[in-house]
Amino acid sequence: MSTRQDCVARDARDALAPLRGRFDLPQGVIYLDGNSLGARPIAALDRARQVIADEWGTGLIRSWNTAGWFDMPRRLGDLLAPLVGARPGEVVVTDTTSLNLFKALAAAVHLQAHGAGSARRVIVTERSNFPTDIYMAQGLSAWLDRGYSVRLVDSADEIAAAVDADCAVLMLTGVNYRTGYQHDMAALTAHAHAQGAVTVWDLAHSAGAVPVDLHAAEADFAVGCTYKYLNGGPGAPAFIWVPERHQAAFTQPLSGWWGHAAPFAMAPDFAPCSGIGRALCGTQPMVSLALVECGLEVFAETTMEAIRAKSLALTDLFIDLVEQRCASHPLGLVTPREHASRGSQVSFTHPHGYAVMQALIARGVIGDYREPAIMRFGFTPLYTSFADVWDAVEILRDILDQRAYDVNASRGAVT
Ligand SMILES: Cc1ncc(COP(=O)(O)O)c(C=O)c1O
Ligand SMILES: Nc1ccccc1C(=O)C[C@H](N)C(=O)O
Repeated sequence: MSTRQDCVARDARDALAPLRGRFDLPQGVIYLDGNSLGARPIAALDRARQVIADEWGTGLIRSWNTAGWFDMPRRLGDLLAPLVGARPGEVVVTDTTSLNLFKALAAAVHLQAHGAGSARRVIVTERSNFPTDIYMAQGLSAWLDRGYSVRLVDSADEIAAAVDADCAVLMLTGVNYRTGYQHDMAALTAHAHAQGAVTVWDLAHSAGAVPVDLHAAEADFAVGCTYKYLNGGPGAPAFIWVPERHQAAFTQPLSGWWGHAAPFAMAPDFAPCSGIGRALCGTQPMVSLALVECGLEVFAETTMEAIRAKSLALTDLFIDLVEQRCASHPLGLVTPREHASRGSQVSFTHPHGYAVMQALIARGVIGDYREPAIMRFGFTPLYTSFADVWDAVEILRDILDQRAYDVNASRGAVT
């Protein structure tokens, strides 16, 4: 059985430990919610000051050219690309994940309808997917008004059968936001292709959390967040990946001027840009977009393999300690024990999950709560230590042993 000293010793041996110094985390906080909002890179404050004071304040309109503003979605996309197995010129950082899902789904439907099985009208996804993914698919289907519908499956085991001769698109989230279950992207993509369907992957809980190789998986389209594991900042623009092999056929209905081949030709007709630029729509929030680089540059100092090894060690330790030290309490593990099926979070149910989470937060252990009864703990190897895991479990044990939680705790808009 581990001790706190063992954890401290592991931290001393941990090659990633120094990277914690790249983040500003408040004293007395153990932050286990980087799967929802990543911590702040120290560099972000100076970068924000530079964008606001120098680039905006002094540079003014000139900064679209002189500060690289106009090219920033592409430049950041190229920096992000290696983290998900994409190539230069295949990713842009832009818009929100929801909007990028809409574009990717529209492109996938179009690609599929112009391929072999044009009569297919079903978008398959999971009922347990993050709601915005389902809502965007429902919204697009209704808007198309061509008989498209969304088919929701209830478990990962049912996906293969649901991708049948009617299925146009298989849209999945690589790591489930609630359970931390990780799909086998390569196997499901291969199955979808064998059935004649196109795939759209949401990497919100994968990018920066687990190694992803979009090309090896032969995926078709992907989107994801930068404000979670990539530490881009609250509401930071998301990303969309369109592999080179699909770019010529990639067509999406949000045909704004940033996706035009020559935006400043100011032509009255839309002509899409030839490459990944056609996934853009309109003007981006430059202050927010610029900060994404501060999160990405930390990843340049390590590898996703090193991050994954530590992530699994942290989540294994958390699961073991909770099961040993909180054994008398009604906690249920909903995250897979098998490494291959686990993302970088651990979720436990507790009948008073919301109240227990509020008590944890009050004592500086920040995780979050998702219906039904799920306490969610995100593990971010860039700034979470083994001693953090020990301390978080001790505080959880104490709260449970003392029943030091208020079952009538009032709920904020965000849980
Ligand atoms: C799987 C998944 N997709 C999308 C989103 C968010 O999309 P958006 O940034 O558009 O709110 C989240 C989290 O908010 C998510 O967990
Ligand atoms: N964007 C947010 C805004 C406010 C509160 C939470 C979020 C999240 O990102 C939630 C996250 N996607 C989740 O996995 O639950």
